[in-house]
Amino acid sequence: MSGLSVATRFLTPARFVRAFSTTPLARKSIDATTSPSSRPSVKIVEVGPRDGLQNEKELLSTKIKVLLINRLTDAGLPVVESTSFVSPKWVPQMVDATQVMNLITRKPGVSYPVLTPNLKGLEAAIAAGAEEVAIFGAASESFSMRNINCSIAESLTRFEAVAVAAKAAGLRIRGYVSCVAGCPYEGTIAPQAVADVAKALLDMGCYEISLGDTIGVGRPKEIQSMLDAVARVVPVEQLAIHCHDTYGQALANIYASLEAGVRVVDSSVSGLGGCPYAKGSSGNVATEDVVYMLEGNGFSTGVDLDKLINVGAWITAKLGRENGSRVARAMLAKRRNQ
Ligand SMILES: CC(C)(COP(=O)([O-])OP(=O)([O-])OC[C@H]1O[C@@H](n2cnc3c(N)ncnc32)[C@H](O)[C@@H]1OP(=O)([O-])[O-])[C@@H](O)C(=O)NCCC(=O)NCCSC(=O)C[C@@](C)(O)CC(=O)[O-]
Repeated sequence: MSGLSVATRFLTPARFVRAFSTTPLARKSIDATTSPSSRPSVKIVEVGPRDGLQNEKELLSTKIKVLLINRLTDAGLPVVESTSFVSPKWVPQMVDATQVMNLITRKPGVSYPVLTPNLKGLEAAIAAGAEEVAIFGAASESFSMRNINCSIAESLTRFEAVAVAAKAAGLRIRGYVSCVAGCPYEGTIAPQAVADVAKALLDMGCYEISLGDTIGVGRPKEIQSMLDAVARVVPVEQLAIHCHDTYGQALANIYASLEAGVRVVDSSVSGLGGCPYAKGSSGNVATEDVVYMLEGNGFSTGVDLDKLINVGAWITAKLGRENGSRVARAMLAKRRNQ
């Protein structure tokens, strides 16, 4: 602290990000005093049942997965990514994708997207009644090979076929770009490489592109530079940010994304998660922490934090894991002391 100038010491987080921004995206003012009725909303895409569970070694019962999804929607989550129609040889935990989709209670107004890497996955997703699918590419060649066994160019050709068929069946399509701030195999990834894949997904008809810091190495200024490059080719209103918290940068990166105008945030209840094909990709940012930050900074999420904390406490107990949400841990301790 002593090395900082007086002016810097008194910067609020929002002003701090603005003061050090050199990039062209207009930073949006975030005012915590905005009245509740006029609060801008942020859509949270809950990825716990998919990204959160895909790396779990022990197979979780279908019943628990279904209960998890239902309880997350009861807590007010508007989008719950529910499962993946991928090869069970590659991701064994997602073997019951069809049963999960058949057994969940679908709430009106809630979306239940599922991952589909190819036409085989899409056909199974449609048969299971999916109304929204996600295609998932990467900005890194090595990660693409390890994750979906093909180059970026081949993946885009595959996704194009999936997108055409999905649109013909009346499905909405979301796109992912992984490794937007770094790759476990290649290191630094150029923002332009991210922008190129994001644009290709947009052109295929994705209504939203989620930018994944798969191994959580990005820092706010790097995330902003990446967003600047992507926002030149994809409207910022169609971007989502997907942070893993491996290096403890996730909330800062989400805040920087909000300042850049992003209003969709992916997160996972109690910070569950990690990609099996990204060494060092620990948990996603915890939904509880994101909700706490957003609601305290002038945004509305529609999520009931108390209910969400109960869901996180329940699923971590089922998995025998420590709760990865610092907010949940603090609030559960407070409850115990009351
Ligand atoms: C893409 C493939 C299938 C290519 O895998 P492949 O081995 O090249 O595929 P293939 O076409 O040669 O088929 C091999 C076998 O898989 C079967 N198969 C083929 N497709 C399917 C399917 N859809 N559903 C079920 N089975 C399938 C196919 O029928 C065949 O079965 P066999 O004849 O050997 O018995 C494979 O690499 C795969 O499934 N990868 C998925 C990996 C994955 O799910 N990773 C995690 C999600 S990405 C992520 O987490 C990042 C993200 C999105 O969260 C954002 C971020 O954090 O950055």
